[in-house]
Amino acid sequence: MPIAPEHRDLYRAFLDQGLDTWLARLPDQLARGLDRQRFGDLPAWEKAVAKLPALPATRRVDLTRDTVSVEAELSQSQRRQAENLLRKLVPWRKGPYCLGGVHIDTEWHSDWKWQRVAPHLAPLKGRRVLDVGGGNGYHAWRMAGAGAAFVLVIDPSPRFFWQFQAVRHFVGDADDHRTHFLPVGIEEVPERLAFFDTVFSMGVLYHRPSPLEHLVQLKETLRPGGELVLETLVVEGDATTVLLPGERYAAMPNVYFLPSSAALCQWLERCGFENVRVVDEAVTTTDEQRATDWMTFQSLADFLDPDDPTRTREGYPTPRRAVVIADRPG
Ligand SMILES: Nc1ncnc2c1ncn2[C@@H]1O[C@H](C[S@+](CC[C@H]([NH3+])C(=O)[O-])CC(=O)[O-])[C@@H](O)[C@H]1O
Repeated sequence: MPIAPEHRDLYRAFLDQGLDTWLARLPDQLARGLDRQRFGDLPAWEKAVAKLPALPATRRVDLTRDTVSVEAELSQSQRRQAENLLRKLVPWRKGPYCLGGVHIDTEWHSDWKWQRVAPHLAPLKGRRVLDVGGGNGYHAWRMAGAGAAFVLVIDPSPRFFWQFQAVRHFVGDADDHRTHFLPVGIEEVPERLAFFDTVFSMGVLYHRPSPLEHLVQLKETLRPGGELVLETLVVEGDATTVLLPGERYAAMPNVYFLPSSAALCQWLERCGFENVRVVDEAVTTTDEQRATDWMTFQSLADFLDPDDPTRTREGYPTPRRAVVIADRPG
């Protein structure tokens, strides 16, 4: 995507901060990341996105509402073609989207998470934002919709990369040239970047075997005075409570530390953050995460104890998530 003239300085600043080294390594990272083909057919995803129908110049992009939507006049056959191609990228987990009249009812109501987070943020207008583990980019579009100057999603999932590119096809370059996606993990981000005004890590910390290292990595991506928005699974308890589940938690194999929100605040303080505050804590419901026509595999309801919905099927407390905001000292 071309760099808009008004963003050249921003990119130059970004490059000065060490991204040039990162970008030099990018072709190799892309090859590694995109070749991984974790759950499917990478060439088919790429081809599906390339075959999406050309859109008329007049379209209405709305990144400010619960459903990220692009209205465009498509013929019936174009719309059917778009739907068939978008379905080649299933499962769609994060959304909802409405693209050229095709409603994508995703596994997650990611809009509900955004509603819990958005009121507590330092206003995003004009800010440089990083969304670590940003999935297919749903929240990134909402961040752009809230006026961010530059939004970068990093996520190593090749499927999510192509879902993002599909949405990008509909949004177009003219309506938004601020939102970008690099298919890399947090471990690929250059050290001490100190670039972003706001960094989000939502749904990632509990997947990290070294959570404190993750917090320090996040801190180093922020400029002094920047804001971290952390959302993760927590358990009830005081500052000494942390759950390390066995092999699986709610059927997920790669879950490590689930602190109480009080313990999480202490971790953040120990890692050098200040002004640490819990702004939301809620049990995840089976209305928020559920199987749909666009994600037909098992979902949360299948991962809970059928006789006791307050427990996972492994006997742990049911998923509960906290949003914590903290500042990198100025
Ligand atoms: N090393 C890594 N570095 C960065 N991302 C990673 C890494 N490993 C996995 N991921 C990515 O982290 C995301 C976790 S989902 C949260 C999505 C969104 N943020 C949400 O809040 O809805 C979890 C959930 O469903 O809540 C996935 O997209 C992974 O590919």
